[in-house]
Order: sequence, then structure tokens, then C-alpha cells
Amino acid sequence: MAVYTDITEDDLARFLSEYEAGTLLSYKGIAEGVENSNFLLHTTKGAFILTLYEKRVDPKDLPFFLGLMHHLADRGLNCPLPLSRKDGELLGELSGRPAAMISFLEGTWLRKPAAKHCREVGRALAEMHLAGQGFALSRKNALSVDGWRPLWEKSAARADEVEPGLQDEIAEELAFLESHWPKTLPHGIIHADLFPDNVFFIGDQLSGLIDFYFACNDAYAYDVVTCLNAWCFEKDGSFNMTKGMALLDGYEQVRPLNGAELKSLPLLARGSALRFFLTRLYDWLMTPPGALVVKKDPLEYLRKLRFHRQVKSAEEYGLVHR
Ligand SMILES: Nc1ncnc2c1ncn2[C@@H]1O[C@H](COP(=O)(O)OP(=O)(O)OP(=O)(O)O)[C@@H](O)[C@H]1O
Ligand SMILES: N[C@@H](CCO)C(=O)O
Repeated sequence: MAVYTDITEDDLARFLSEYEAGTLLSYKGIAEGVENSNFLLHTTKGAFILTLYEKRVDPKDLPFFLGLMHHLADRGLNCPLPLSRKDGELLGELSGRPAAMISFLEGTWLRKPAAKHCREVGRALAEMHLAGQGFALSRKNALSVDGWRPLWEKSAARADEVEPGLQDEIAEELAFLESHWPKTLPHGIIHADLFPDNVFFIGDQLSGLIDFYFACNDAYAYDVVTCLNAWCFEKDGSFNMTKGMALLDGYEQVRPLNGAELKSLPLLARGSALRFFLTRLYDWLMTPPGALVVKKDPLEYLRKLRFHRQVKSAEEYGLVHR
């Protein structure tokens, strides 16, 4: 689930009256997602998503996220749009949280993506990278290499509860990545969380990208490896090279990767696996029993990290030289 904050019908009707979005017919909480509270609303003017931003989102970042969706949509990317209120603001407040009304994007996310879908995702990711150019605001990636150690320190002492030996393994990995992390790769706006649940399809056609709440400025290739991790591994933990090939090919049809980016892929993939391992580990250890949120398995990302440690070149991900 993700409904951390409850709303009352009266408060919601009052909130809606700030918009030209019709009057409320029905609303319900959306169980998916882990970061924010989301509701599906039906009004006399159609369907909308209402998002209440929860504690992991810094309110200072909201103009960046909401402005970015407008910037990308203006450049032709299919993504939801935050609605303006009658006073021109994109953000309001509901039940004590910052809140926004977002246009409803048709489609559903794929539980079992195939190689053809990975190609579409690669293409859409590269289109997003190009469309993000020229966006006036910027945001540092709080969950890149500088952010990993503080996050790790919150869980390190209890890491061996999850798997014996983890504390030493991750300490070594972190030290290695901190000293080898590439700093000069082509960079710009990245999505930073383009997992299957954030990509909608209608049939086999990609209908749009959602959830820009980790978007930030970072290396484009880092976004590529986050997708390789999220889309190209099978449930048994094996890497599917056909999917990797499709994803990289789709990406390169729109934005070819340069030599430095290709060379860095295995290292970046380790870093991205560590980032998702660390946030999952923190949630795994800290979420109180009984909380209405589905915790994600940190060990899935530990296995991916270990796989990438053995990879020597981008060819092992399916890269085909043109
Ligand atoms: N604009 C939209 N149109 C249609 N459905 C949406 C839209 N935005 C969100 N949803 C629905 O709400 C769910 C949760 O949204 P989202 O992924 O943004 O939440 P989150 O809490 O930020 O999640 P995450 O764990 O991915 O960070 C989505 O899986 C989707 O079902
Ligand atoms: N996509 C993330 C959760 C939301 O950021 C994960 O799978 O760990």
C-alpha cells in the first residue's frame, strides 16, 4: 500500500474547490507504491490522481518535480501533468501534507515484461534524457555515492541479521565504489527510479512514465543501469542478456552511449544495485511490524550487485557494436 495519510470527504471537497477539476464523484486509496499516499479520484470532469507527499519527499524539492513533469510533457514525453489551482499554484495542502492533483495516465504496468518491452523502455528513457535538456531547475541526487555511507551507517550494525557477513561485504563494496566512482560522464536530468511499476503500457505500446519523485541531475548512464537492474533480471536472479540487448539497443537508437559511458556500465550497475539495496535494507530493518506497506527484499539487490562485480565489459549486458 501507500496510503499513509487518511483524508475526509469534506476536506477533499474543499481541496478540490481550489481547482477547476469538477466535483467529486468517488475516491479510493491506491495500494501500490511505497513513498507517497495516492488516491484515485473520479469527478464530473474525469479521473485524477491525488498525491499527498510523505516524509521522504522534501517539500523544497516539489517545485522541481512538478515543474519537470510540465517541462517533459511540453517536449512531447508522455507523463502525467500536475493541474494548476485557480490561483495558479501547482501545490496545495490536504490533511496537513503538501498535495497535488495529477492527470490520470491510461495504461497498466507489466508484471512480466518481455524483451520487446525492454526495448521500449530503453527508447523512452533516452527520450526523457533528451527532453530534460534545458530544464531550468536542478536537483542533486541525494541517493548517489555521497549519500550511501550515511544511509549505510543507519543499518550497518544490524545488517548481519539479514545475512551473516553482510556488514563486512557492504563496507568493502562501499569503500571501493567511493574511490572509483566516475565523476565526468555526460549528465543531465535522470528519472532515477524507472522500475516496471513506473512505466505504463497499453497492450505492447508504452503509454507513459510516472513517478518523477526521485528525478535529479546525474549521469545518464546511471539511469541506464538502474533500468538494466530493474528490467533485465529474472525471478531466479539470472541476468537475461536478450532483455539487456533490447534495452541498450532501444536506448542507443535515440541516444548512443559514448566510450566512457560504456566502460563505466559495470561499475555504475554495482552502485545502482547498492543504492536500492541500501534503501530496501533500511526499510526492511526499520519498518514497524504491522505497517501497511509491502517491504521490498534487499537481498534481491545484493545478488544483482554480486553479479555486476563479475562483469568485465558492457558486452556481457548484451551490448552489440554497430
Ligand atoms: N498519473 C497517474 N495515472 C494513473 N495511475 C497513477 C498515476 N500516478 C500514480 N498512479 C498509480 O498509483 C500507483 C503509485 O504511484 P507512484 O508509483 O507514483 O507512488 P509512489 O508511492 O511514489 O511509489 P514508488 O514506490 O514507485 O516510489 C501507481 O502504481 C499507479 O497505479
Ligand atoms: N523502486 C524502488 C522503490 C521505490 O523507490 C525499489 O524497488 O526499491
